[in-house]
Amino acid sequence: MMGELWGQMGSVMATVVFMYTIFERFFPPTIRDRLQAYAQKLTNHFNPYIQITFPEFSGERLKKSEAYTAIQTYLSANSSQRAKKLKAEVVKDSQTPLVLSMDDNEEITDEFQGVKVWWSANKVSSNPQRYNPFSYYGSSDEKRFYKLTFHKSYRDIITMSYIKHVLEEGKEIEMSNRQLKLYTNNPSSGWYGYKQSKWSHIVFEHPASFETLAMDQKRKEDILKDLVKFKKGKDYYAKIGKAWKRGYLLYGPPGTGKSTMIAAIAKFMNYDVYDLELTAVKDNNELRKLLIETPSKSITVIEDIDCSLDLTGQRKQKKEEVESEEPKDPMRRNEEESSKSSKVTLSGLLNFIDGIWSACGGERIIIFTTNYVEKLDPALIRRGRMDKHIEMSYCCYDSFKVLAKNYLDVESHLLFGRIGRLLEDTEMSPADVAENLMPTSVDEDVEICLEKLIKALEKNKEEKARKKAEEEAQKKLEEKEKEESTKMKEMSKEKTRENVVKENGFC
Ligand SMILES: Nc1ncnc2c1ncn2[C@@H]1O[C@H](COP(=O)(O)OP(=O)(O)OP(=O)(O)O)[C@@H](O)[C@H]1O
Ligand SMILES: [Mg+2]
Repeated sequence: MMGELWGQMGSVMATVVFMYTIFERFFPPTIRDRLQAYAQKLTNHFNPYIQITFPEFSGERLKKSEAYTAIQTYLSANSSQRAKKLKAEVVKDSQTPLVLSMDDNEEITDEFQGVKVWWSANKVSSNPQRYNPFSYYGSSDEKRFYKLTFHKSYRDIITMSYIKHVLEEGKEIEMSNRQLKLYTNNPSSGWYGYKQSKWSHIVFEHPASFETLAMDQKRKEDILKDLVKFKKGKDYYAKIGKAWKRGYLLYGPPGTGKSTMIAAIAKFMNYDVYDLELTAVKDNNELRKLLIETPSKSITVIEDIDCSLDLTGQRKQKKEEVESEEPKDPMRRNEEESSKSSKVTLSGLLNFIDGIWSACGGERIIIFTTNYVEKLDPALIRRGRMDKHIEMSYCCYDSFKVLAKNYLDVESHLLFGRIGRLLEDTEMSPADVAENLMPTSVDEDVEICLEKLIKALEKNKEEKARKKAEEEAQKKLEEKEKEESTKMKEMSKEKTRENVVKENGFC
């Protein structure tokens, strides 16, 4: 029986091949094309399945299609395990060095809202014989594409929801897999020429995160909630008619974790950081050009905004007054000197934060940091521009506990109580506390490090008390001087009056 069946099948196939050869040989191309079109129509009529193809390269300039990449990522993450033939590729800028995706001519299934669909990876060679030395995409003109097949009764679900879901999820996975980058602006003299760009970058591998960030627990949770709300706020921002961006002002003394917080935010949000060095920006026009090049899902940072540039003439004057009083850090002086050639103005900066350009792309965060919040122009930091003002303060007990966990791997100790009490009376930055907690040799155990911190805190407390006493003495001295000067003035007035009386000879 089986032998007979195979025999019949063999003869049917031989007939089909024979007919096809006759068709290819004796029919002119125009008739052949027309017949093929009719045959296609006929099969379409009876075939209940719809196919959609997604080519790898699209558009006139043969740009790699974003949809193709998103589908590849989606399928790699969701269904590639089911494929029998896999292809391993090194993907640039990804955290996972090797990405597995299904190989050419493989097919896998996926399910969405109970609907089954088929995905296949395909490759066609338009002219395999022709060698094209100039082809960037391969020696023979190979074209890759994904083919999605589904039953025609699910057309609406697939075209309206499923494809959107695949693309969105693919992009989301791409974003979470990629390596974060830290960008900094190039001086405008290097903006032109082959491959020059306004920003240059390195891979951003800062070890800080919100878990290791030392600050008051409640305030930390507040910030996290704020960030989550922002991330999920696309529809909300659209509803209220506001650009989808948020400004944070981080202020506080040196070493309290402002820069660390920026790294933690970048990691939490999975956004690239654009560290804008304002002193290298020539004018407002350049500032706008730089801004246009920052994409969505990014954090633009201006550190030490108070010394990046003189925003108003008035402030410059004030600064010069302060300068004459106290000696300047040479690094800061350098920055200020170079800022004199920068013509970025306050209005340019305000335009940068909330002008019409800043709304492009959406989902952006702008962060300013400063050690002296009181020096900033109120227009710059008013709510709406800098939506959230975050004070990074001296080390509190909550912060100490995080640092002790980070540096010594301890969550409680007999000495913690004493340290907690000392922290209430001292002003020590988390950076200084961390420095004291860090073991400097293998012999230093937890207790030695905590004792080291206690000593430093006691010294800090004494210094604080000494400073306070000095300040009070100075205040008293000033008051006394003031009193004496008023007394002298009054005495001299009295004397003048007496002289007048004497000269005029009457009272
Ligand atoms: N809140 C903190 N949590 C964890 N580590 C911190 C914190 N603050 C400071 N540190 C530690 O101290 C170092 C310096 O902190 P950071 O650079 O973030 O301070 P900053 O506030 O930006 O200072 P500056 O005002 O001088 O720029 C960090 O590398 C980090 O190790
Ligand atoms: Mg800093």
